[in-house]
Amino acid sequence: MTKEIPNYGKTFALLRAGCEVQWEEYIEHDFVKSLGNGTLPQASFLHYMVQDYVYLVHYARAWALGVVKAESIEEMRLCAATVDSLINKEFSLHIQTCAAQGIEESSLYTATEELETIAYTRYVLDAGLQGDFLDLLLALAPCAFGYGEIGLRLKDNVYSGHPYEKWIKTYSGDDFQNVCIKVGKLLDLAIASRVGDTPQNSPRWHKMQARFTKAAELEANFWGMGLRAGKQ
Ligand SMILES: Cc1ncc(C[n+]2csc(CCO)c2C)c(N)n1
Repeated sequence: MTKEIPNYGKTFALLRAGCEVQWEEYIEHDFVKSLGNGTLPQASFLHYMVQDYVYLVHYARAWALGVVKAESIEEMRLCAATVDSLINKEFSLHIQTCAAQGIEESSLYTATEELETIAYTRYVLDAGLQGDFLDLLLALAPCAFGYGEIGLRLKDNVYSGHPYEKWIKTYSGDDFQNVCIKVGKLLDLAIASRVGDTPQNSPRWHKMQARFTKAAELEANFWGMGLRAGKQ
């Protein structure tokens, strides 16, 4: 298993190092470990997938808020493209997985939200409503980077007939890894143009790190919701 830290840019490296404990609780969660070795109960996975669909709906709304809060045409374009790709492409893993279990997309959209889903998605949206483009981006970023790192760690675990092969291949694949690299570049540029080349020396850094760390904690909490479902 590769434990190398992926290169998603300079800011990712700084932020990740600034919350190592919370980051490990996110990417090395028992949900992730059991998904990786194929022992995760199917009920847990399905419950997580339904909630994750709801999560993605709000996540797309948050990227749409990025269009509103952007301060350059490049930032606007990247946010608009992400909204398009989330709404029109990224749901396919969830739709297919749930359809195979007899759950239709219309019922995914109206699924009752778990508290963990509400907490995480509304935290991200509020970061953008209350703050500026950077606040929003820092709350959005752990979602992409964490899944990218998890995908790379789990990809060698896949064996023939692995129950979660599709999930692992989605997040370890080139398409998704390129999304992480693109988000990393957007974050580096957005930070450099607002707080300079040594953001860790900015008076804003503490709050910036706190945004990122909180989103990582909310990711770990989201996995916990999935595990709990399998035990009910
Ligand atoms: C709770 C939760 N966190 C992260 C992801 C991963 N993810 C969601 S959208 C997207 C594309 C990035 O713009 C990625 C990587 C997820 N599915 N669910």
